[in-house]
Amino acid sequence: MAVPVVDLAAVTGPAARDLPLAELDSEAVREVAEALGRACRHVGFFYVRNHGVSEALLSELQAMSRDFFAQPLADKMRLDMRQGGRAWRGYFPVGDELTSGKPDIKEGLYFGAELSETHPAVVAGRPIHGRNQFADERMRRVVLEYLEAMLALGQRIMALLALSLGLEADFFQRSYTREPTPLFRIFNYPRPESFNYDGDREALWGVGEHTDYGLLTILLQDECGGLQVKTRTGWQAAPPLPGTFVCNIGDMLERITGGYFCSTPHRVRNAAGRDRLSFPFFFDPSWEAEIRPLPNVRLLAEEAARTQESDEPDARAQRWDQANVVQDEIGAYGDYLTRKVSKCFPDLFASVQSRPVATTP
Ligand SMILES: O=C(O)CCC(=O)C(=O)O
Ligand SMILES: [Fe+2]
Repeated sequence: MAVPVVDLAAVTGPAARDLPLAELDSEAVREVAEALGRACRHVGFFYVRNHGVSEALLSELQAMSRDFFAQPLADKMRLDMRQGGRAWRGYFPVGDELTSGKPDIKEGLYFGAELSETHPAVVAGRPIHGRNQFADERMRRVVLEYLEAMLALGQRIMALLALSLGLEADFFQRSYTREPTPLFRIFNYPRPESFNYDGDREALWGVGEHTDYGLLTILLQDECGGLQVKTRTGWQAAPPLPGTFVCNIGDMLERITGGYFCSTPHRVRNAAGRDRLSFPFFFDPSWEAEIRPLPNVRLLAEEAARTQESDEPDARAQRWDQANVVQDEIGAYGDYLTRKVSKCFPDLFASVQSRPVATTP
Protein backbone atom coordinates (compact mmCIF):
# COMPACT_ATOMS: atom_id res chain seq x y z
CA MET A 1 0.00 0.00 0.00
CA ALA A 2 1.35 3.43 -0.97
CA VAL A 3 1.49 6.25 1.58
CA PRO A 4 -2.01 7.79 1.30
CA VAL A 5 -2.89 11.49 1.22
CA VAL A 6 -5.68 12.46 3.63
CA ASP A 7 -7.60 15.74 3.50
CA LEU A 8 -8.08 17.28 6.96
CA ALA A 9 -10.54 20.04 5.96
CA ALA A 10 -13.26 18.38 8.06
CA VAL A 11 -11.34 19.19 11.27
CA THR A 12 -9.35 22.29 10.25
CA GLY A 13 -11.82 24.16 8.00
CA PRO A 14 -13.66 27.33 9.16
CA ALA A 15 -16.66 25.41 10.54
CA ALA A 16 -14.53 23.01 12.60
CA ARG A 17 -11.23 24.58 13.56
CA ASP A 18 -12.49 26.19 16.79
CA LEU A 19 -14.61 23.26 17.97
CA PRO A 20 -13.46 21.43 21.09
CA LEU A 21 -12.16 17.94 20.20
CA ALA A 22 -15.14 16.25 21.86
CA GLU A 23 -17.46 17.93 19.34
CA LEU A 24 -15.69 16.57 16.26
CA ASP A 25 -18.15 13.89 15.23
CA SER A 26 -19.75 14.77 11.87
CA GLU A 27 -20.08 12.25 9.05
CA ALA A 28 -17.21 13.95 7.20
CA VAL A 29 -15.00 13.74 10.29
CA ARG A 30 -15.68 10.03 10.65
CA GLU A 31 -14.76 9.40 7.02
CA VAL A 32 -11.40 11.12 7.47
CA ALA A 33 -10.85 9.23 10.72
CA GLU A 34 -11.41 5.95 8.94
CA ALA A 35 -8.94 6.81 6.19
CA LEU A 36 -6.32 7.72 8.79
CA GLY A 37 -7.00 4.55 10.76
CA ARG A 38 -6.46 2.42 7.66
CA ALA A 39 -3.19 4.23 6.93
CA CYS A 40 -1.92 3.70 10.49
CA ARG A 41 -2.74 0.01 10.39
CA HIS A 42 -1.26 -0.82 7.05
CA VAL A 43 1.52 1.73 6.43
CA GLY A 44 2.10 3.72 9.63
CA PHE A 45 2.62 6.81 7.39
CA PHE A 46 0.23 9.27 5.75
CA TYR A 47 0.30 12.73 4.17
CA VAL A 48 -2.12 15.40 5.34
CA ARG A 49 -3.35 18.30 3.25
CA ASN A 50 -5.65 21.18 4.16
CA HIS A 51 -3.86 21.01 7.50
CA GLY A 52 -4.68 24.61 8.40
CA VAL A 53 -1.09 25.83 8.93
CA SER A 54 -0.38 29.05 7.02
CA GLU A 55 1.89 28.92 3.97
CA ALA A 56 3.47 32.20 5.09
CA LEU A 57 4.61 30.60 8.36
CA LEU A 58 6.05 27.57 6.54
CA SER A 59 7.98 29.78 4.09
CA GLU A 60 9.31 31.95 6.89
CA LEU A 61 10.42 28.87 8.85
CA GLN A 62 12.31 27.54 5.84
CA ALA A 63 13.94 30.88 4.99
CA MET A 64 15.02 31.40 8.61
CA SER A 65 16.50 27.88 8.76
CA ARG A 66 18.38 28.22 5.48
CA ASP A 67 19.93 31.45 6.73
CA PHE A 68 20.95 29.83 10.00
CA PHE A 69 22.67 26.77 8.48
CA ALA A 70 24.45 28.84 5.81
CA GLN A 71 26.55 30.51 8.54
CA PRO A 72 30.11 29.45 9.40
CA LEU A 73 30.32 26.64 11.97
CA ALA A 74 31.69 28.98 14.66
CA ASP A 75 28.53 31.11 14.45
CA LYS A 76 26.24 28.12 14.65
CA MET A 77 28.21 26.82 17.65
CA ARG A 78 27.05 29.88 19.60
CA LEU A 79 23.92 27.79 20.18
CA ASP A 80 25.97 24.68 21.10
CA MET A 81 23.65 22.10 22.59
CA ARG A 82 26.07 21.50 25.46
CA GLN A 83 25.21 24.97 26.79
CA GLY A 84 21.57 23.86 26.94
CA GLY A 85 22.47 21.20 29.54
CA ARG A 86 19.66 18.94 30.68
CA ALA A 87 17.13 20.80 28.53
CA TRP A 88 18.77 19.32 25.38
CA ARG A 89 18.24 22.42 23.29
CA GLY A 90 20.39 24.10 20.69
CA TYR A 91 22.68 23.25 17.82
CA PHE A 92 24.66 20.08 17.11
CA PRO A 93 27.13 19.72 14.21
CA VAL A 94 27.27 16.94 11.60
CA GLY A 95 28.19 13.58 13.15
CA ASP A 96 27.23 14.33 16.78
CA GLU A 97 23.93 12.44 16.78
CA LEU A 98 23.84 8.66 16.59
CA THR A 99 20.89 6.70 15.23
CA SER A 100 21.22 2.91 15.49
CA GLY A 101 24.71 3.50 16.98
CA LYS A 102 26.14 5.23 13.85
CA PRO A 103 26.72 8.97 13.28
CA ASP A 104 24.07 10.67 11.15
CA ILE A 105 25.08 12.92 8.24
CA LYS A 106 23.06 15.85 9.47
CA GLU A 107 23.33 18.95 11.64
CA GLY A 108 20.41 20.34 13.54
CA LEU A 109 18.64 22.55 16.01
CA TYR A 110 16.63 21.13 18.90
CA PHE A 111 13.68 22.91 20.45
CA GLY A 112 10.91 22.14 22.92
CA ALA A 113 8.33 23.88 25.09
CA GLU A 114 9.71 27.25 26.22
CA LEU A 115 9.87 27.07 30.03
CA SER A 116 11.46 29.63 32.31
CA GLU A 117 13.97 28.80 35.06
CA THR A 118 11.22 29.12 37.66
CA HIS A 119 8.91 26.53 36.08
CA PRO A 120 8.51 23.66 38.62
CA ALA A 121 9.76 21.03 36.13
CA VAL A 122 12.92 23.05 35.46
CA VAL A 123 13.46 23.76 39.15
CA ALA A 124 13.16 20.01 39.77
CA GLY A 125 15.92 19.38 37.21
CA ARG A 126 13.67 17.38 34.90
CA PRO A 127 15.59 16.51 31.70
CA ILE A 128 14.36 17.82 28.32
CA HIS A 129 12.62 20.77 30.02
CA GLY A 130 13.79 24.37 30.01
CA ARG A 131 14.54 27.32 27.83
CA ASN A 132 15.26 27.16 24.11
CA GLN A 133 18.40 28.63 22.60
CA PHE A 134 17.34 31.09 19.91
CA ALA A 135 19.86 32.82 17.65
CA ASP A 136 17.70 35.96 17.45
CA GLU A 137 14.21 37.38 17.74
CA ARG A 138 13.20 36.12 14.31
CA MET A 139 14.05 32.52 15.23
CA ARG A 140 12.19 32.84 18.54
CA ARG A 141 9.05 34.20 16.91
CA VAL A 142 8.91 31.72 14.03
CA VAL A 143 9.75 28.63 16.11
CA LEU A 144 7.29 29.44 18.91
CA GLU A 145 4.54 30.16 16.38
CA TYR A 146 5.27 26.90 14.59
CA LEU A 147 5.26 24.93 17.87
CA GLU A 148 1.83 26.32 18.67
CA ALA A 149 0.48 25.40 15.23
CA MET A 150 1.91 21.88 15.50
CA LEU A 151 0.44 21.32 18.97
CA ALA A 152 -3.02 22.26 17.69
CA LEU A 153 -2.67 20.06 14.60
CA GLY A 154 -1.28 17.19 16.68
CA GLN A 155 -4.31 17.25 18.98
CA ARG A 156 -6.67 17.21 15.98
CA ILE A 157 -4.93 14.31 14.24
CA MET A 158 -4.91 12.37 17.52
CA ALA A 159 -8.66 13.06 17.86
CA LEU A 160 -9.20 11.50 14.42
CA LEU A 161 -7.09 8.51 15.39
CA ALA A 162 -9.10 8.08 18.60
CA LEU A 163 -12.34 8.02 16.56
CA SER A 164 -10.85 5.51 14.15
CA LEU A 165 -10.06 3.26 17.13
CA GLY A 166 -13.66 3.39 18.39
CA LEU A 167 -12.79 5.83 21.22
CA GLU A 168 -14.12 9.29 21.99
CA ALA A 169 -12.47 12.09 20.04
CA ASP A 170 -10.87 13.59 23.15
CA PHE A 171 -9.64 10.24 24.52
CA PHE A 172 -5.93 10.94 23.95
CA GLN A 173 -6.18 14.50 25.16
CA ARG A 174 -7.75 13.33 28.40
CA SER A 175 -5.41 10.40 29.01
CA TYR A 176 -2.06 11.27 27.39
CA THR A 177 -1.75 14.74 25.92
CA ARG A 178 -3.33 17.28 28.22
CA GLU A 179 0.26 18.48 28.62
CA PRO A 180 2.03 16.81 25.71
CA THR A 181 5.82 16.67 25.41
CA PRO A 182 6.55 18.56 22.19
CA LEU A 183 9.96 18.07 20.57
CA PHE A 184 10.82 20.02 17.48
CA ARG A 185 13.91 19.62 15.31
CA ILE A 186 15.24 21.47 12.31
CA PHE A 187 17.69 19.33 10.37
CA ASN A 188 20.05 20.22 7.56
CA TYR A 189 21.38 17.24 5.62
CA PRO A 190 24.48 18.44 3.76
CA ARG A 191 24.94 17.12 0.26
CA PRO A 192 27.20 14.06 0.54
CA GLU A 193 29.93 15.58 -1.68
CA SER A 194 30.45 18.37 0.84
CA PHE A 195 32.20 16.28 3.49
CA ASN A 196 35.26 14.02 3.50
CA TYR A 197 34.77 10.39 4.28
CA ASP A 198 37.19 7.52 3.59
CA GLY A 199 34.84 4.61 4.33
CA ASP A 200 31.93 3.11 2.41
CA ARG A 201 29.62 6.02 1.51
CA GLU A 202 26.75 3.64 0.83
CA ALA A 203 26.77 2.79 4.54
CA LEU A 204 26.19 6.45 5.49
CA TRP A 205 22.71 7.80 6.13
CA GLY A 206 21.31 11.22 6.90
CA VAL A 207 19.31 9.35 9.50
CA GLY A 208 19.72 5.61 9.81
CA GLU A 209 16.78 3.22 10.03
CA HIS A 210 14.74 3.89 13.15
CA THR A 211 11.23 4.32 14.47
CA ASP A 212 10.02 7.38 16.39
CA TYR A 213 9.50 7.07 20.13
CA GLY A 214 6.25 8.85 20.85
CA LEU A 215 2.71 9.06 19.54
CA LEU A 216 2.78 11.04 16.30
CA THR A 217 5.39 12.78 14.11
CA ILE A 218 4.44 15.63 11.76
CA LEU A 219 7.18 16.33 9.22
CA LEU A 220 7.69 19.23 6.88
CA GLN A 221 10.36 18.55 4.26
CA ASP A 222 11.78 20.81 1.57
CA GLU A 223 11.69 19.87 -2.11
CA CYS A 224 14.86 17.66 -2.03
CA GLY A 225 13.20 14.41 -0.93
CA GLY A 226 15.19 11.49 0.51
CA LEU A 227 12.81 10.08 3.13
CA GLN A 228 12.29 6.32 2.78
CA VAL A 229 9.62 4.26 4.51
CA LYS A 230 9.74 0.52 5.18
CA THR A 231 6.41 -0.83 4.02
CA ARG A 232 5.14 -4.35 4.36
CA THR A 233 6.88 -5.30 1.12
CA GLY A 234 10.06 -3.24 1.40
CA TRP A 235 11.53 0.28 1.21
CA GLN A 236 9.55 3.00 -0.56
CA ALA A 237 10.25 6.72 -1.11
CA ALA A 238 8.00 9.27 0.61
CA PRO A 239 8.76 12.33 -1.54
CA PRO A 240 7.62 15.83 -0.56
CA LEU A 241 4.15 16.69 -1.90
CA PRO A 242 3.37 20.42 -2.12
CA GLY A 243 0.92 21.63 0.53
CA THR A 244 1.28 18.57 2.77
CA PHE A 245 3.01 17.28 5.88
CA VAL A 246 4.01 13.67 6.04
CA CYS A 247 3.00 12.06 9.33
CA ASN A 248 3.88 8.81 11.00
CA ILE A 249 2.96 7.15 14.22
CA GLY A 250 5.50 6.30 16.90
CA ASP A 251 6.29 3.42 19.21
CA MET A 252 3.92 4.56 21.99
CA LEU A 253 0.92 4.39 19.69
CA GLU A 254 1.95 0.95 18.48
CA ARG A 255 2.27 -0.07 22.11
CA ILE A 256 -1.05 1.20 23.40
CA THR A 257 -2.93 -0.23 20.40
CA GLY A 258 -1.32 -3.63 21.05
CA GLY A 259 0.32 -3.52 17.62
CA TYR A 260 -2.88 -2.65 15.76
CA PHE A 261 -1.19 0.54 14.53
CA CYS A 262 2.32 0.17 13.22
CA SER A 263 5.30 2.35 14.14
CA THR A 264 7.00 2.05 10.79
CA PRO A 265 10.80 2.19 10.34
CA HIS A 266 12.14 4.95 8.13
CA ARG A 267 15.48 6.50 7.12
CA VAL A 268 16.86 9.41 5.10
CA ARG A 269 19.50 9.75 2.42
CA ASN A 270 20.00 13.09 0.71
CA ALA A 271 20.69 12.38 -2.96
CA ALA A 272 19.56 15.78 -4.25
CA GLY A 273 23.01 17.24 -4.89
CA ARG A 274 22.32 20.12 -2.47
CA ASP A 275 21.51 20.58 1.21
CA ARG A 276 18.16 19.23 2.40
CA LEU A 277 16.09 20.80 5.18
CA SER A 278 13.52 18.90 7.21
CA PHE A 279 11.38 19.85 10.19
CA PRO A 280 10.14 16.94 12.29
CA PHE A 281 7.75 17.75 15.12
CA PHE A 282 7.17 14.99 17.68
CA PHE A 283 3.87 14.99 19.51
CA ASP A 284 4.53 12.85 22.55
CA PRO A 285 2.67 11.84 25.71
CA SER A 286 2.95 13.95 28.83
CA TRP A 287 5.98 13.34 30.98
CA GLU A 288 4.29 11.43 33.79
CA ALA A 289 1.93 9.39 31.57
CA GLU A 290 2.06 5.67 32.25
CA ILE A 291 1.80 3.96 28.89
CA ARG A 292 -0.96 1.34 29.12
CA PRO A 293 -2.90 -0.66 26.53
CA LEU A 294 -6.15 0.97 25.34
CA PRO A 295 -9.35 -0.23 27.03
CA ASN A 296 -10.48 -1.94 23.79
CA VAL A 297 -7.13 -3.44 22.83
CA ARG A 298 -8.55 -6.99 22.68
CA LEU A 299 -11.27 -5.97 20.25
CA LEU A 300 -8.62 -4.34 18.08
CA ALA A 301 -6.55 -7.54 18.08
CA GLU A 302 -9.61 -9.56 17.04
CA GLU A 303 -10.39 -7.13 14.26
CA ALA A 304 -6.77 -7.19 13.09
CA ALA A 305 -6.84 -10.99 12.89
CA ARG A 306 -10.16 -10.93 11.01
CA THR A 307 -9.12 -8.33 8.47
CA GLN A 308 -5.45 -9.15 7.96
CA GLU A 309 -4.48 -7.99 4.46
CA SER A 310 -2.08 -10.74 3.53
CA ASP A 311 -0.17 -13.77 4.85
CA GLU A 312 3.04 -12.57 3.20
CA PRO A 313 5.89 -12.00 5.66
CA ASP A 314 5.91 -8.37 6.84
CA ALA A 315 9.24 -6.62 6.10
CA ARG A 316 8.68 -4.43 9.18
CA ALA A 317 8.48 -7.34 11.62
CA GLN A 318 12.27 -7.43 12.04
CA ARG A 319 12.80 -4.33 14.15
CA TRP A 320 15.90 -2.20 13.75
CA ASP A 321 16.60 -2.26 17.51
CA GLN A 322 15.30 -5.76 18.36
CA ALA A 323 12.90 -4.13 20.81
CA ASN A 324 9.36 -5.30 21.39
CA VAL A 325 7.54 -2.03 21.96
CA VAL A 326 4.27 -3.75 22.74
CA GLN A 327 5.69 -5.89 25.55
CA ASP A 328 8.91 -4.34 26.84
CA GLU A 329 8.87 -2.56 30.20
CA ILE A 330 8.41 1.19 29.65
CA GLY A 331 7.15 2.91 32.81
CA ALA A 332 6.44 6.64 32.69
CA TYR A 333 6.98 8.22 29.27
CA GLY A 334 9.49 10.81 30.50
CA ASP A 335 11.84 8.18 31.93
CA TYR A 336 11.59 6.15 28.74
CA LEU A 337 12.33 9.19 26.56
CA THR A 338 15.33 10.17 28.68
CA ARG A 339 16.82 6.68 28.28
CA LYS A 340 16.29 6.85 24.51
CA VAL A 341 17.72 10.33 24.01
CA SER A 342 20.80 9.54 26.06
CA LYS A 343 21.66 6.74 23.62
CA CYS A 344 21.57 9.18 20.69
CA PHE A 345 23.77 11.76 22.44
CA PRO A 346 26.09 9.68 24.64
CA ASP A 347 28.69 12.44 25.12
CA LEU A 348 26.13 15.05 26.03
CA PHE A 349 24.42 12.67 28.39
CA ALA A 350 27.72 11.90 30.15
CA SER A 351 28.37 15.59 30.78
CA VAL A 352 24.78 16.20 31.83
CA GLN A 353 24.89 13.30 34.27
CA SER A 354 27.81 14.73 36.16
CA ARG A 355 26.07 18.04 36.89
CA PRO A 356 24.33 18.57 40.20
CA VAL A 357 20.54 18.29 39.93
CA ALA A 358 18.44 20.99 41.53
CA THR A 359 15.65 19.59 43.67
CA THR A 360 12.29 21.10 44.54
CA PRO A 361 12.42 22.93 47.86
O1 LIG B 1 14.33 14.30 8.08
C1 LIG B 1 13.43 13.51 7.84
O2 LIG B 1 12.84 13.47 6.77
C2 LIG B 1 13.02 12.50 8.88
C3 LIG B 1 13.67 12.69 10.21
C4 LIG B 1 13.29 11.61 11.17
O3 LIG B 1 12.88 10.55 10.81
C5 LIG B 1 13.43 11.84 12.61
O4 LIG B 1 14.01 12.86 12.99
O5 LIG B 1 12.93 11.02 13.40
FE1 LIG C 1 11.94 9.53 12.47
